[in-house]
Amino acid sequence: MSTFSESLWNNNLDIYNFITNTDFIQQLSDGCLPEEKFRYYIQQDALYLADFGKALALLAVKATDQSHMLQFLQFAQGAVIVEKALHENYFRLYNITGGPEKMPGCFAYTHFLVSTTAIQPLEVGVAAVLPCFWIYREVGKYILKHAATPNPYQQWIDTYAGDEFDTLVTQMLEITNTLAAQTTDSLRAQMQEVFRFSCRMEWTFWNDAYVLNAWKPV
Ligand SMILES: Cc1ncc(CO)c(N)n1
Repeated sequence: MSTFSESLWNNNLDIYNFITNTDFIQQLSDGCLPEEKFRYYIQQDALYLADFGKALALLAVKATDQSHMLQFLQFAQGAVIVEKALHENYFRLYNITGGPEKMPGCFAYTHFLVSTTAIQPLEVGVAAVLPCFWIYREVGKYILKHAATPNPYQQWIDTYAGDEFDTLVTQMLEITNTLAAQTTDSLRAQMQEVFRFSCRMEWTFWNDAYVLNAWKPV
C-alpha cells in the first residue's frame, strides 16, 4: 500500500517536472543564470524565509504530539538561521542593501502559508508547508546531478542537496503521514488541495525571479 505522501507526490509530478524544466532551474544548474535573476530570488527568499519560520512556529503551537512540536520549533529556528545567513553571505556577495518589498509571488505564497497554518487544522497547515521542504530537496538533488562545475551557485545547491536538509525533509514526511493516517477523508482532501497550491507557488516563486516580476506601477 502506498503512503499518503507518495500520493501527494504522484498527484503533483506534473508540477515538479514543470519546475525542473524552467529556465531558472536549468540555468542555475548550468551556472549561466544571470546574476540579477539570482539576486532577485535571494532577496525575495530572505523575505519568504522569515514568514516560513512564522508558519512553522504556528504549527508548533498547534501540535498535540510533543515530538512534533519540538520538530516544528527546530524547523522554525532553522528557517530563521538560514534567513540570517542569506543576509550575511549572499547580500554581501551581491552587494544587496536594504530589504525590498515582497513581489507578487512571494507576497501570495507567504500570506498563504501564514494564513493556512494560522487558521486551518494542523494537518492542513503541515501539508501546505511540505512542498517547501520536499520540492527543494528534489530540485536540489536534480540540480546536483546535472550541475556544471564550477558553478557560481554551488553553495546554494549544496544547501538543498545536502544531508542536513535531507533529514529535515524525512522528518516532515513522517509527520505528514502520521497526521494523515489519524484524520478524516475530508481533511485528507484538503491536505491534497493545499499541497498542490504550494507546489504551484514554488513554481511561481522561481518564475517570478526569472522574469523579474514586479508590481505594476499603478
Ligand atoms: C520559496 C522557497 N521555498 C522553499 C524553501 C526551502 O526552505 C526556500 N528557501 N524558498
